[in-house]
Amino acid sequence: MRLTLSSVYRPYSFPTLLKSSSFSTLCRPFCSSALSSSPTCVKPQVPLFLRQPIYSTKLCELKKWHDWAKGVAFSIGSTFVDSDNGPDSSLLCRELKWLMEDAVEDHSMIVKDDDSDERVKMRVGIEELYCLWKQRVQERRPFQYVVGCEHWRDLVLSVQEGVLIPRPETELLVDFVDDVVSENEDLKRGVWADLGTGSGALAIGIGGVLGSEGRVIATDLSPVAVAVAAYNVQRYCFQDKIELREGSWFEPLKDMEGKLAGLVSNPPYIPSKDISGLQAEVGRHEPRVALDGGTDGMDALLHLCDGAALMLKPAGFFAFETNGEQQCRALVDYMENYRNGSFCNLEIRSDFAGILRFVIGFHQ
Ligand SMILES: C[S@@+](CC[C@H](N)C(=O)[O-])C[C@H]1O[C@@H](n2cnc3c(N)ncnc32)[C@H](O)[C@@H]1O
Repeated sequence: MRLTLSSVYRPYSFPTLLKSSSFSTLCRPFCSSALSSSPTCVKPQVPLFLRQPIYSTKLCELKKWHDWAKGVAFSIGSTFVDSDNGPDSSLLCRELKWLMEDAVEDHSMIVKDDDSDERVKMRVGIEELYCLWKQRVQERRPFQYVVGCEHWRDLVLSVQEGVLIPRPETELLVDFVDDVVSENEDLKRGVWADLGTGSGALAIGIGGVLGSEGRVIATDLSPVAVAVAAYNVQRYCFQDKIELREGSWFEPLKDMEGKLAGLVSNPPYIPSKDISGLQAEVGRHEPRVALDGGTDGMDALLHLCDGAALMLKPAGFFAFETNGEQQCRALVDYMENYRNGSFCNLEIRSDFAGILRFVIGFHQ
């Protein structure tokens, strides 16, 4: 089976990149205060739109690059790209516009005459812009890695190689938590865990729907993910609410046995045999550790169920994302037959596309 764009990878889904000044003022230099232990030293990259505009480029040079990049976008399918269902010209033209918006301080300048000697301030040198566009088109580097960020719910999250780009369907996990905590003060005040946090998307989203006393512990095996999540946590000033711990699944949570109010995870769930058929942007560039769920894709999901039975307090809530209906049904079956009837109120929920995607429920 070839996993296509719509099943595992959504192209950039927002009409424009948000660069409000109020957002930029939230941004602070990275420091590791969100981390509970010192991780491997990984320096997160600053997203393009947050870099200083230190480059001065002639408008005619920028125009030349833009025309070249547009030409490349239109020659898609004949010159550069592979024959899988990758980006088409219209998507690339939209991405080109977004790249301009991020790279050029005043991108409205581009409509001016190109014989003008006027200069524009840019956040990246013109040579690097050529490189970035070639990487996008020739190497199928995801656009989000090119610009170093992804829009997710009301957040703009830093992402880079080594960290999964958060997907729109995962946003629903935060809604499920929001629904549950709005009816249960005890859960709203409790400690939640986001296992396999990646960019920290779920942890930050859930941090925003918990009460002032509620906390989130976010874990990941990948030091790059932990560093990038810490950067994002810092930018949204959630250091006091979200703690990052590096390690495998429940291993960094030994002190939380029977104490967690809630548990969410979007674990790796793609069957190993399907990895080679993934769209190039995903299979070639996103970390395998974030994708590969073992023979049937269920390795991490089953491990998470076992851990949920141990770590959740009575009436604690959990929500897991899966690959689709088959995995949802297998997971519910596993949990229904779990020893001592550990779980109750199990439900399968759909994503935005109507695909059965999530399993939610409570600890007994
Ligand atoms: C599908 S990604 C999800 C990332 C993020 N939660 C999101 O939704 O965008 C799965 C994450 O699980 C992490 N992971 C894989 N194996 C792990 C393990 N044994 N322990 C902890 N995290 C793990 C990966 O590094 C990756 O960040």
